Amino acid sequence: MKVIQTKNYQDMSEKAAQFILEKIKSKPDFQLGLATGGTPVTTYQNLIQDHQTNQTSYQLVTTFNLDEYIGLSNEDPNSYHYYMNKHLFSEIDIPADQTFIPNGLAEDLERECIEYDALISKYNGIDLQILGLGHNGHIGFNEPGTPFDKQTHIVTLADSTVEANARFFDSIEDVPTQAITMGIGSIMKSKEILLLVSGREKHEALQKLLHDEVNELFPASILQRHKNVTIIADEDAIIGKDMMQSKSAYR
Ligand SMILES: N[C@@H]1[C@@H](O)[C@H](O)[C@@H](COP(=O)(O)O)O[C@@H]1O
Repeated sequence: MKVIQTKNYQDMSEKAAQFILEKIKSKPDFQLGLATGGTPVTTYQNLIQDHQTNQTSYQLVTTFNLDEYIGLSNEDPNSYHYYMNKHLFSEIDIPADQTFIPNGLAEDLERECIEYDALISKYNGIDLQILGLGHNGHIGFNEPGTPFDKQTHIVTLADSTVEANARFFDSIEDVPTQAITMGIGSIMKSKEILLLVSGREKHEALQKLLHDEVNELFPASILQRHKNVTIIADEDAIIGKDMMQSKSAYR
């Protein structure tokens, strides 16, 4: 795994956007795996800025999101559909029918999972998957204990994940308790992975990812076994400086 240390969150976001842009420029029909959460928001802002300044085109790019809550409509401000439209899709020239996110309102959710994996395969897999890191080591919504060979599946969120994500909702009771997520098996099939980590509060998780033995109780540890992973992490996440950092919803 290659680790790139940046000064701060802004710097991490700029480097991440540059990293993604280089790939898209070298392969215009790029299959890009996307993540949500607070961490990639400014990376997406940088992609938008570049699109406005340099007209980088997404006409041939296809995107696949990692996960979606079960039970939220696409218009719900807390759904990942809404998040992606707001933070990226509505501001670049990507055709709507080339952006894929699991449907958390599908009548047959099991079938939705199978079809999502089939769709990714139909597009010959993901060229670059962007990931964030949960405090408990989750990637996508793969919580501790998830078997490494799982493909896209339905999960019940860990209490700690519900608590961590409650900051985006009016109250913790509003946080859905279930989600559809690409499995570790699906994520590991990506040709390349870019993991973004920011902030003191992610320091312990990043240390475990880098140094613990690979184990299902810390899902992100599996990344040690992927051949092409780059981690862009800020100083706070790498060094774990003893400082309080406030983090507002979606920055
Ligand atoms: N399902 C998402 C993940 O895709 C995200 O990467 C992670 C970290 O989120 P954040 O970047 O807000 O810390 O947790 C969420 O629950």
